[in-house]
Amino acid sequence: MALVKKNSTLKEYFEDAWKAGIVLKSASTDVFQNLALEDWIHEHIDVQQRSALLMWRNSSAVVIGRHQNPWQECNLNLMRSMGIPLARRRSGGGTVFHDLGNINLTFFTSKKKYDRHRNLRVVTGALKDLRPDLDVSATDRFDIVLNGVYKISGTAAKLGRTAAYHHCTLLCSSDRSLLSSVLQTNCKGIKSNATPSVPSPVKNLQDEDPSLDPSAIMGAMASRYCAEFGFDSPVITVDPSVEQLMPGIQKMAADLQAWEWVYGRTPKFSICTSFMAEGANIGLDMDIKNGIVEKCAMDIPHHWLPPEVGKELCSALMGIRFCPSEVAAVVAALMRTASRAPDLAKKTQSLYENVVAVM
Ligand SMILES: Nc1ncnc2c1ncn2[C@@H]1O[C@H](COP(=O)(O)OC(=O)CCCC[C@@H]2CCSS2)[C@@H](O)[C@H]1O
Repeated sequence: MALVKKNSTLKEYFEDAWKAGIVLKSASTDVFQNLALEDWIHEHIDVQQRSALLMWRNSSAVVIGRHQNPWQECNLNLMRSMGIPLARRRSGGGTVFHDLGNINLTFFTSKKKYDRHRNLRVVTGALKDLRPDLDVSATDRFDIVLNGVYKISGTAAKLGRTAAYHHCTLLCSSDRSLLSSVLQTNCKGIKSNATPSVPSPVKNLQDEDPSLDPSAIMGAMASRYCAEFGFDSPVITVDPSVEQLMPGIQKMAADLQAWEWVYGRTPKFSICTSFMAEGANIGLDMDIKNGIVEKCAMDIPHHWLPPEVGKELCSALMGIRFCPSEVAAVVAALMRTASRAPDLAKKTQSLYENVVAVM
C-alpha cells in the first residue's frame, strides 16, 4: 500500500505516474467524504486513456439513489435514534445499507469503455480466486448473487458526457438484522412516483466462508482488476479529508451532506394517513415538495378539538421542512404564544407526536 506523495495533487500524481490505470483505496469511512471522493475523481481525472478502481468502506450509513424518497425507503426514526446517517448518491437505483462489513467498488472509465459486465466479472473473478468453488454470478439486473438466490452486491451508475462510473456494493460481514430494520419505512400512506427499491434476500460472503474478510477481498479485487485492465499498480491509499490533495473536495462533501440535497431533492410526494391521538381518530393529508410542506390538512373530530386549533397547527406547518426538528420548533412556538388550557395543550402535543412519527 502506498500514500500519494506530499505536495502533489491527486490529479498530477494520477496523470503523471499512472498511464494505464490505478487502484485506489479510501482512508476514510465517512459516507459523505467517500461519495465526494467519487465525485471528485469523476470530475477531475481524465479517464479517456486510463481507468481507475476505487475501493471504500463506510461506517453504518444508508445510501439512497438520486431519484428516491427517503421517507418511503428507510426507517428514519430508527436511523436518527442510532445516529446512522442518510446519504443521497449522484447515481440512480435503490437504497442500500453500508457498514464496515460492506465493500464499495467504483469503476471509473471513459463513457465509451463503460462496461458493467466486465466490472462484475472482476468482482466474481476475484471472489473465485479466493475460493474457487464459490457459486457467485451476475444477474441481468447487475446484482451479484450467491448460490443463485442471495444478493451480495447491488449496482448503480453515473454516466457523464465523456466519463462514467459504475459502482457496486459487496456484502462480506454486514449487520444483516440492522440492514433489514433500517430499510423498512416508518412512514405510512406515502404516495410518490420516486424510484422504488427492489428488495431481495441478502447474505454475507462470510456466511459461506469465514475467511472471506474485507481486506482479503480488497486484495484479490486489486489483483484481478490489474490483470483484467492490463497494468500493474500498487493499491494507493487516498484520504478525502485532505483538501490539498483534491482541491474543492470539502465543498463537494458539504454539498452532499446538505439537507437540501439529501431530503430536498426528493420528488414531490404526499402522505395520506390516519392515527389515533388521545382516543380520537385523526386524518392527515400532506403534500411535500422539495422536502417542504406545501399542503397540510387534518381531519379532527370537532368535539375533540375546536377546528381553529387544528387549522392553526396546520398553517404553522406549512412552508417548513418535513423534519422533526422544524415541527418541534413550530409546535413549541405555538404552545408559547397561544394560552392553552391543559387539555388543549395535551391534545396538541399528541397531534405533534403523531405527525413527527411519520417523518
Ligand atoms: N450493501 C448491500 N449490498 C447488496 N444488497 C443490499 C445492500 N443493502 C441492501 N441490499 C438489498 O438490496 C435492495 C435494494 O436493491 P436495489 O436494486 O433497489 O438497489 C441497489 O442495489 C442499489 C445499489 C447501489 C450501489 C451503490 C454503490 C456505492 S454507493 S451505493 C435492498 O432492499 C436490500 O434487499
